[in-house]
Amino acid sequence: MRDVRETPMRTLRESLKHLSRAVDVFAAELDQAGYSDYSFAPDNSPYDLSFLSSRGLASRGEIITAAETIVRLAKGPQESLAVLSEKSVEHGTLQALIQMGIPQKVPLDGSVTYKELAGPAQITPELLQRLVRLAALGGFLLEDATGKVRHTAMSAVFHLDRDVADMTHFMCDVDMRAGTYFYDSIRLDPSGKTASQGPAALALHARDYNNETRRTIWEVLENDPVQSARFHSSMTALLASPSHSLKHIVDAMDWSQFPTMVDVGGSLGQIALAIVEKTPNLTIIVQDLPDVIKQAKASLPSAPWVSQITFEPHDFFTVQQTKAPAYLLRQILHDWPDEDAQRIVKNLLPAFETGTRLLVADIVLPQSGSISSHMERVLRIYDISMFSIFSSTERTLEQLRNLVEGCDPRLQFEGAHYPEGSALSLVSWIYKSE
Ligand SMILES: C[S@@+](CC[C@H](N)C(=O)[O-])C[C@H]1O[C@@H](n2cnc3c(N)ncnc32)[C@H](O)[C@@H]1O
Repeated sequence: MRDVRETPMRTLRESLKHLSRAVDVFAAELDQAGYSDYSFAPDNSPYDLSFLSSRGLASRGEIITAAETIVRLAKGPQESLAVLSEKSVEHGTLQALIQMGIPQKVPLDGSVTYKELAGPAQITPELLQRLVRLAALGGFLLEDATGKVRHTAMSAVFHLDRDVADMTHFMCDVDMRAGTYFYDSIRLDPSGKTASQGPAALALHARDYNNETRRTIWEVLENDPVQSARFHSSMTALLASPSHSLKHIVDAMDWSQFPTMVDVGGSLGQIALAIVEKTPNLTIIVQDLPDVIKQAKASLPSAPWVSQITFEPHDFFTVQQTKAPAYLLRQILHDWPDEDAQRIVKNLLPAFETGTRLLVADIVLPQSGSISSHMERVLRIYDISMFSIFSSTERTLEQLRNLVEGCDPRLQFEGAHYPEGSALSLVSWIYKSE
């Protein structure tokens, strides 16, 4: 177990010592990568931090935890609560700038006046300037010496990465709005398991949330192609974060042991593409809802290993028709409360025979205090996001095993693999029919 003094309860001086040691490791890796002047000034920043070694990543987690502890201690207990108001003001500011499309309207390598930006965004130049000046203090956009607006490395991402831009829009439209409906949702459903009464469902129908026709997030996505495209771009964007990097799943097992595999709910095929690129003998059948499969086919890259992938529309709440020696459910079961998650597993079983593998890649919640504070916080934030958006949950290994093995005793637990630095674990079962 982690010593409680090691993390949020550390003293100011202890936190500073941890911070200083972690900064040395982190900075040495940045130096090696050619970023000795690392800052958010556009030329001083790498695009992402995926080059960090596992030691570098651990030091990054330590920096975040120590720095946040220091900030809390510097504010004091009473003022630390004022953060509720401060964060909502800062988040509201970023949300408004993003939803008005301001980052895309600022040229990547130039500057623009407030007046030029304000007209098309339908805001007065004065209010826009107030918003930008606050956002700039958090590293998002900046006002240069001539009073014009320019990019920082963080705001420039809107020009450089369409997937991250889409993900950020999705967060502004769904996650951030849902975050203010936790209490209302709990009043309606104390278990947090009813999607039509979940925070996201309430937020998306804010004006009329007692109305029985309220839709779940999945129904919203089914009927809104823009949000659906943004949701799937978010899945791609997430893969750039060290905790969700594709290398974790690619290296998690020897995929060449299977000639074929079905990636159930495989989105645009992002995971399948990464696995087949490193596994020339493997064919992956990516299944998802019909509209997603259309989107996936339209967005395929031109790489030789694309021929190892086929796409198939399939609703995972119906019986699986495609036979294969392995089925992957990556970030699927965590989207659904237990009863629905069991329906998904049970619908696979008619296709299973002795030796078939069920592979579940999901967050496995740790015992409190058993892993680094930083990683535990990442996992617990995902857990509460699952409540917020899907009225579902991340699970402990025991909960996941009870869920899967409760579907059919012939599903026998094989093991759980926790790749270092990965938020997701890979848990496997083998089907033994006699
Ligand atoms: C959280 S995403 C995970 C995507 C991908 N497996 C990954 O790990 O990035 C959930 C996926 O389930 C798909 N999905 C939702 N409902 C479905 C259904 N009834 N049948 C098949 N796929 C569905 C969504 O379209 C989405 O691609």
